[in-house]
Amino acid sequence: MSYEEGFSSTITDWLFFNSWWLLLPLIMLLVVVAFIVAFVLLLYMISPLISPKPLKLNGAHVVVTGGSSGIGKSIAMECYRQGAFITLVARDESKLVQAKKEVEKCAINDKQVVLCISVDVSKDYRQVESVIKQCQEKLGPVDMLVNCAGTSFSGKFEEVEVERFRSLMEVNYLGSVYPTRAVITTMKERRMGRIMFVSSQAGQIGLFGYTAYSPSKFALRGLAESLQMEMKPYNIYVTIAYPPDTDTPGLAEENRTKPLETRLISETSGVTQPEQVAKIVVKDAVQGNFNSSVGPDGYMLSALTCGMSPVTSITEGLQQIVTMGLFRTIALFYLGSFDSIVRRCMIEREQSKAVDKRE
Ligand SMILES: NC(=O)C1=CN([C@@H]2O[C@H](COP(=O)(O)OP(=O)(O)OC[C@H]3O[C@@H](n4cnc5c(N)ncnc54)[C@H](OP(=O)(O)O)[C@@H]3O)[C@@H](O)[C@H]2O)C=CC1
Ligand SMILES: CCCCCCCCCCCCCCCC(=O)[C@@H](N)CO
Repeated sequence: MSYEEGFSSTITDWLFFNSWWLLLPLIMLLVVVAFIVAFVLLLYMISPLISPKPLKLNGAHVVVTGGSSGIGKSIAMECYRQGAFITLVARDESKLVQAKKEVEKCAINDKQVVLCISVDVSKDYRQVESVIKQCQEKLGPVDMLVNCAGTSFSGKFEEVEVERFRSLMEVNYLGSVYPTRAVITTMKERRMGRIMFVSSQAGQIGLFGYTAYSPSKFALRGLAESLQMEMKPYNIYVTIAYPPDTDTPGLAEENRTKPLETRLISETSGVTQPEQVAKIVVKDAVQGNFNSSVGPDGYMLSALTCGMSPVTSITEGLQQIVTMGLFRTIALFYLGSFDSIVRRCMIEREQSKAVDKRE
């Protein structure tokens, strides 16, 4: 064997061996692509199974907690415009009567009825159960429950009274558990229904100033996901809505104590009108979509934070798969800018304190 022969066979061996390794990433890529194609095909095959039949609002009985003001009132009006019978639930009777008049103006036929019930949804379960029973006797079984009663508070963690952490959890979380608990048995028996929870964009991300509020809205996500898994075989669909800042009396009240940081960060996704929020969330609930978001930031936040939440359409699932990495990249920039807002506010405060001391 000559020197050259030995050399060239070593080279061929070397190439053969190494080109194998070089091909590995390509093979892996092919396998991944094959998996994605198979997955997409599978999704299309099961699509009729995961898209629920839309609910007919015409003639349906819709209960709206927090229906006397803001987003809840707009939701009631939106449903009324589609022919629903409405029960408004809130505490203040005069606000209820006023809201009833406004909702009645949206009637599309003369059979429609608006019922008002004054109750605190967060205190005594028995009371909530009994008012739900009353309204079912008058307007028939509840087809859709909208849990919109809630309240917000913003402030720095150490400045929020300890009591506030409990009260927000009570109103926003337990105030959604109780009415849901009161309607669910009948819905299961009838094998139909819709439950909506009104969370918030602050129920998808924790922000400066929302240490008391955010957890009460995050809690609704856990409730909604667990409940949906239990209820799906009974043809009951759960929707969780994540509105941005919305122009309501509730927001005006919240703004009175809002730290500058919270205001600047929230401005990112702007202020929406309650009518617009109502249109979107009602449509999603009727279609049985689990997730309901408002605006482009809302869309990105929902795709980014979808986690293990149920998927209600093929396009939704595909969009999440495709956009997640991109949205995380965008989110990192947002997070950076939020941190710099917080830092700038702190520096400015310290500077103005120093000036005050000198004077
Ligand atoms: N506005 C916003 O920027 C956003 C609001 N949200 C959420 O949307 C929901 C509605 O907000 P918004 O429209 O601004 O609020 P409003 O303050 O304008 O309305 C709140 C409604 O809930 C009722 N309510 C409050 N507490 C109770 C209770 N314990 N029992 C029964 N009813 C109650 C109120 O009536 P009464 O006081 O007479 O009981 C009122 O009808 C809230 O859950 C809020 O967290 C989410 C994202 C953004
Ligand atoms: C890809 C990533 C996109 C990230 C976008 C982030 C936008 C953050 C804005 C958060 C706004 C919080 C509003 C809370 C509203 C609320 O619940 C209270 N006003 C209730 O009164």
